[in-house]
Amino acid sequence: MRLNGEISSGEEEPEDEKQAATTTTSSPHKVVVGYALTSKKKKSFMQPTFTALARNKGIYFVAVDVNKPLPEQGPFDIILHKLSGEEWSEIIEDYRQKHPEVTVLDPPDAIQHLHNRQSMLQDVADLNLSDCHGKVGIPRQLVITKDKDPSTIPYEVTKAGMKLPLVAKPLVVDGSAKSHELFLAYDEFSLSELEPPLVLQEFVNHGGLLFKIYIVGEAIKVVRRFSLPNISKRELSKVAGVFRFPRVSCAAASADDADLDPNIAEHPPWPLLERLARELRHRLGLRLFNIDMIREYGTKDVFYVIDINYFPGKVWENARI
Ligand SMILES: Nc1ncnc2c1ncn2[C@@H]1O[C@H](COP(=O)(O)OP(=O)(O)OP(=O)(O)O)[C@@H](O)[C@H]1O
Ligand SMILES: O=P(O)(O)O[C@H]1[C@H](OP(=O)(O)O)[C@@H](OP(=O)(O)O)[C@@H](O)[C@@H](O)[C@@H]1OP(=O)(O)O
Ligand SMILES: [Mg+2]
Ligand SMILES: [Mg+2]
Repeated sequence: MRLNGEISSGEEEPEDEKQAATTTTSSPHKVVVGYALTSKKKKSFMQPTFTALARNKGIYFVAVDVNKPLPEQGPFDIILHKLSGEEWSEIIEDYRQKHPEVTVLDPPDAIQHLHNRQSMLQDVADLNLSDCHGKVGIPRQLVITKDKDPSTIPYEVTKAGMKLPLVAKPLVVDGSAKSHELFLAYDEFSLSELEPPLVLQEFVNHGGLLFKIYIVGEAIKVVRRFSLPNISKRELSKVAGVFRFPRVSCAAASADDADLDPNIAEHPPWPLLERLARELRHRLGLRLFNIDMIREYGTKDVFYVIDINYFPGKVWENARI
């Protein structure tokens, strides 16, 4: 671990950052983490309780100044980043190449893979986890590219044999509110109201409960969140249209303490999660992500991964540091 010399950090330095900048290499256990985050992420992630806990363990967080050349800052042991844009990706990739001694969480190409709702689930689809204390797959999905005339969507859906209802999701996930604007479609004709590029995913009944599986390096943590309720055949036959729905499974929708039907609420089997996490960590080349997983209603061990997010939420609440 290195901690020598000045560390130039952006903006106003909090106390612990000043301390990190002036401490010398007396302890071999000090770790300097340069962070480059959106203001939203900084607010939710860099909370005093967290940075104090980290400091007690010899981990110092120092803000990267994105307006200054990265190689002139540091030295860092780790760079933790969640910023969008091609320019930032190039900066961080260049730095990664020139500073192999620094752990960059995570490589920009690997993160980019999660910025598209088709490519993000491809590795899960490629995995053959059918005999590992349960089955894990992805819902059937269809990509509607930007160049497609929306009026052709009903035909495309019928041609692909997609089963209604469908969840319509923006193809690109870039951290914007728009990329989280999702719709539930009860009939294929109403889908022509939506704007491509989109991913249309078959809705899987799952008893209104979702498992968020946080993966932080080797650590795995599962939490329960409320989700969309089942849609019955009767409801489907009576309702038509596309309906926008809010962020149903956000942090405020925790179901960890709820009194739920154990058939729905029982966590996915641990060996299955360990295998899935190990495979995805390896295939995606990421160390900081989460998987949204649902159990098909009425089954014990049929699971679907519906979403993967890079460096999600307050991931530190879910990991031991
Ligand atoms: N195929 C599906 N079947 C059933 N429910 C679904 C499906 N896809 C999404 N959902 C519901 O919609 C919610 C949002 O979907 P998804 O997680 O794909 O969106 P997101 O905007 O990427 O969310 P996040 O905030 O986790 O990034 C899920 O938490 C779940 O409740
Ligand atoms: O809104 P929160 O802080 O909770 O975190 C959300 C996070 O936003 P942030 O990284 O900008 O904070 C989202 O990232 P983007 O796709 O928008 O990049 C995504 O990962 C959600 O799944 C996280 O929600 P969680 O399900 O973990 O609670
Ligand atoms: Mg999700
Ligand atoms: Mg997501």
